[in-house]
Amino acid sequence: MSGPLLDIRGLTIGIPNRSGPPVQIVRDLSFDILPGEIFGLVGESGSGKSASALALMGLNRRPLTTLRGQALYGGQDLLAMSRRSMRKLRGDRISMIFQEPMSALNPLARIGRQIAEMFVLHRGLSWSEAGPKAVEALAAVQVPDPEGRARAYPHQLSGGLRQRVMIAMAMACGPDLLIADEPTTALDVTVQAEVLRLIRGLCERQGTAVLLISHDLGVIAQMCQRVGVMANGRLLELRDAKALFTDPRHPYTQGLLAALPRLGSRATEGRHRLADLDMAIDRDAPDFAATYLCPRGEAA
Ligand SMILES: Nc1ncnc2c1ncn2[C@@H]1O[C@H](COP(=O)(O)OP(=O)(O)OP(=O)(O)O)[C@@H](O)[C@H]1O
Repeated sequence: MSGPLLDIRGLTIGIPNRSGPPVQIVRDLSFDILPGEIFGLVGESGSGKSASALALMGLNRRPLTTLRGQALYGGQDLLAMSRRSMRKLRGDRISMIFQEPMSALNPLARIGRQIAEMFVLHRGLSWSEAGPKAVEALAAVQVPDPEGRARAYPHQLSGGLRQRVMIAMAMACGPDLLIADEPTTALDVTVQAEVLRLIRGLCERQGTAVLLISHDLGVIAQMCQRVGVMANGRLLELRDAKALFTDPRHPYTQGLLAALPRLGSRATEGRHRLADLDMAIDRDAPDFAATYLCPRGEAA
């Protein structure tokens, strides 16, 4: 495929307001995602990252409404698509994982059945054909004892394993785009590094592009080729990751980076072990990631 995989132009999201124009919470957001790239969207809480991702998937949280914009995917505008076409695309060509896997998993259904359902719905397999594929999908996300785990219910798994199950579901059909919204924010830092490495490895193998949403600049630095910085519903800066981290242009981005603890400064000496661990797990991460890796919650 030549050109962008997804081309978002002027996405504007708002809350309808009876006594005046809608209150805009995302304004004129434009960026594109290239086939196979990991594109990061970073910004502090409330900047509009999740609302934008959900709008792309046709899943606005009430009362949010898409007011304007286009999101061109293979010549089709996702924002103008019928619900039926969108349902076909979701989970198949474009899939999504969230911070909290329980919100996507059915607590009453066995793990294997939930993954198998992806193959039944999107690939037309019978349940008996889909069962073994679900076990394979669990093995691909490095869930130990995949056959046993396929028979388990979500509450019987740890948070890290549940996140792997959600990744298995999201990647089951080899999507073109994975939208990962704070996929590791709820996990402890060692599990976080493993899950990020897993997402990157699977997506590289399957040629899947990723829209990675995070407030954590360390995660973004480690994973992404290009990055957009959002604040107050606007995209302030869009750059190659290396350029953004070494030479931020927008004062807001400069402030975000300046507020981060850097390796080598006295305040961060105690964190060397953590960063060493991350780098050991992820040796091919860009060098600049080492400078900005910091534990979750310590970013500005
Ligand atoms: N359902 C809703 N109703 C009203 N306002 C909402 C709704 N969902 C989000 N907002 C508002 O829209 C803005 C953007 O929220 P959004 O969840 O996209 O931010 P975010 O950057 O993803 O931050 P976080 O990581 O905390 O979710 C915020 O001001 C939020 O309060």
